Amino acid sequence: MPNKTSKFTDAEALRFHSSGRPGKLEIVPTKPMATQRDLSLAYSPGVAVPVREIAADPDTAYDYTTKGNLVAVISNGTAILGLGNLGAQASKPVMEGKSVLFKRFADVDSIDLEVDTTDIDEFVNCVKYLGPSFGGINLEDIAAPECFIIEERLRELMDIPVFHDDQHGTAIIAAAGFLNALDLTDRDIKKTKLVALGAGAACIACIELIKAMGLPHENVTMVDREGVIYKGRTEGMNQWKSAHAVETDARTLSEAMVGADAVIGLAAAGALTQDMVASMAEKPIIFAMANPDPEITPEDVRAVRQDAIIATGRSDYPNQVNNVLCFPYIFRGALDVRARTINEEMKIAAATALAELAREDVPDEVATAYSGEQPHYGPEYIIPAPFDPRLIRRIPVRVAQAAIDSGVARKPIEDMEAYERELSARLDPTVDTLSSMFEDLKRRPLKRVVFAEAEEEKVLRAAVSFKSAGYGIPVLVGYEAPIREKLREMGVDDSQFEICNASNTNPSKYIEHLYERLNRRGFLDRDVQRLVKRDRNVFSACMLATGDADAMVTGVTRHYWRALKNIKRVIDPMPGMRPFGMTVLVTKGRTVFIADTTVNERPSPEELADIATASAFFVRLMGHDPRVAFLSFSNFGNPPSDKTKNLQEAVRLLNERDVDFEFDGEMQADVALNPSLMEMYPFMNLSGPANILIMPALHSANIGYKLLAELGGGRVIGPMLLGMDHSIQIARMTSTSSDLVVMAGLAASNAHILEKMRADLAKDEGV
Ligand SMILES: NC(=O)C1=CN([C@@H]2O[C@H](COP(=O)(O)OP(=O)(O)OC[C@H]3O[C@@H](n4cnc5c(N)ncnc54)[C@H](OP(=O)(O)O)[C@@H]3O)[C@@H](O)[C@H]2O)C=CC1
Ligand SMILES: CC(=O)C(=O)O
Ligand SMILES: [Mg+2]
Repeated sequence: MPNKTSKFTDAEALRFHSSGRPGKLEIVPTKPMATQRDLSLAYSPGVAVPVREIAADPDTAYDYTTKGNLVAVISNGTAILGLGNLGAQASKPVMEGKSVLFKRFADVDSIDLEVDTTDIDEFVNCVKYLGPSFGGINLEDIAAPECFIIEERLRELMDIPVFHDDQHGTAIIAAAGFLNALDLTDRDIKKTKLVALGAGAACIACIELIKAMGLPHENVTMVDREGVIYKGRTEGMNQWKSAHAVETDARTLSEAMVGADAVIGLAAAGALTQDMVASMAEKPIIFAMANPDPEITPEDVRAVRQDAIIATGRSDYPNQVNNVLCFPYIFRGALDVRARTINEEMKIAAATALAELAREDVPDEVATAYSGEQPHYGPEYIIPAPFDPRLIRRIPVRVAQAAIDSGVARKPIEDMEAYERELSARLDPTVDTLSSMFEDLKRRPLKRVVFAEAEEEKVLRAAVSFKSAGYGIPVLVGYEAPIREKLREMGVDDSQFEICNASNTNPSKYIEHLYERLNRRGFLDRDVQRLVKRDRNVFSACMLATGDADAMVTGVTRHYWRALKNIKRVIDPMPGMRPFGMTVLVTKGRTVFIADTTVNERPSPEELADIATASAFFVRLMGHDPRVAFLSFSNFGNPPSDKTKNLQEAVRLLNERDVDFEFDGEMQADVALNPSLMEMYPFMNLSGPANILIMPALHSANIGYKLLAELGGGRVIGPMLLGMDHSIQIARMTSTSSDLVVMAGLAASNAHILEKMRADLAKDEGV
């Protein structure tokens, strides 16, 4: 079924999954495999040593193998989201998705396993025998009632945590949100009337947890496809449903909803109607958690109930009550103490920690995760958002402590404060910052971003994704007819896109602007006309210069320098700034910024100092403490060479300028990055490995980052063009459409930064 409410097309979702290496996961080695010696340690004969150790003491598997950080996400595909029983193979995208979320949010390694059987014994046997490989088992999307039996049996059989996410992950997060919703509507849990819509894995577990927290049994009316589960009903029953049957005259969902304080929907799309929510008590609590489409949309609720607190399982509405807020963190805590199981104490610890976190003030440094807004505990913010970086610091600590206190931890943590610090370091701030940047773009006034090479298919795809994700308004520069045709071929409504070129847009304003700038640089009016009409970068830059657009992305059809040369004809550097290129390299546990990778061929000492200062400013915006190293082939004058004088002079200039960031040089790249080599220079003014590498010249910078891009294994972002008076990004010719979306995002985000810098400047000048 096409997803009516989503902000992407089906084709985009398919392309996302098929592009590059199909699927969403790969496995990378953690040890070098370069030499014969590496091989003989990793494999035979060296590997025999840990084998014997583990045979003698099985617990040492946590020390010598991946077990301690590895969780299997296992499904048979009998209840894939709310899509029903579509089989084991079809569940793989969801299971891969869960695995990447484990990694993204809690640095838990995870692999998906799809088991093709609906037979309980076969399934249990299969999982049981896989136990030695993993530190935990996350069961997913297995239909009720089989899931209850499967989980119970596996928990008895296995000595590692077995956790059915749809039951307990969902219950924990729903309970946390529900407690806060009760608090915000001044309700007493003992007097609250709740409709439980659904009687499957998720709903039954939620209701059990909420009842354990104090909601009286008789206050809950559970409803499945047959209607109300009342005492004495015989059709479509099982022992788990019977446990929730109540004495009631209500037989249908509509009847049960009249006067109810709350409804928790874990059933299917569209199961609730506007009439039903209209009939609820004042300030109703409506959790419509079915995926991918809720039981009722927030828009439909709002149309009839302005006083409701609404939550869904989706990320595109406020109050996302989804088990993604739970499973990464509960397993993180459980793995870190090598827990034998995940027990009630650990679940309650996670639920309370989540509920409490939402009630706290959101500190400034976390506000970026909420698009710069500081949400306050209230009807639109009953639960933290998945990108909140406090989750990784807070939830596992509480879970680990509960495991220790309840006696299921094999390896208790002694220093909880040190553990909390370790947890923060698990997430990469650049990845976080990019996520926050994109969230931020969605909430602020949308910027008009020119895609200067819109006939290129990958550019057009990027523009479509950029628009449908809500990051900004793409303005497509290029020939109208072929662009419209390509858009239609992609299944996109082309009328939603603005297409500009010299024949459908009156270019006289642009020609005037450019002639004004170039007439004393040897350009005649007709030369300028030709430039504006024939060069897409000149045309696009003119749009920025005259206020017709806010930012631009180009670069896939022209060489960088040619594109930049023409753009510089139209746009100047920002006053007091020098244009330069900065490339970001994100590798495991480390982000490094390299400058100048694109503009200044042999920067002077002043230019080097300026590039370092501007880089430090930008890197701070990306959430890092800047530590600048000026790189060379020598370390602090050894060997002596005239070639390093510029770098030493740049360091002297920065000392004179008394800047507010750490810097030093000149030094070799390994000294800048390797803490043990740094120790050889105890006088060095860097408190840790450098994260900004200022290169001595363009050739080393460009060669360096391209080597890293091709061989390094990390993700390369950019180069970003900084220091121009308007926000322009020139992408690499080899960029993919997802690289181009990132570049467009950076361009839009820089447009906001430039706007703020200009406003601050105007304020200062006014004073
Ligand atoms: N937001 C979140 O974090 C989560 C959301 N979910 C969502 O919850 C839903 C259920 O998942 P799960 O419990 O695993 O699935 P199950 O198959 O185990 O249970 C589904 C239940 O919903 C009932 N149901 C289905 N359609 C209707 C309807 N129109 N009216 C009343 N009852 C209905 C079924 O009734 P019957 O028993 O009669 O067949 C069954 O009891 C899915 O949409 C899933 O995506 C699940 C986990 C987490
Ligand atoms: C979120 C989830 O696990 C589900 O919808 O099944
Ligand atoms: Mg699920």
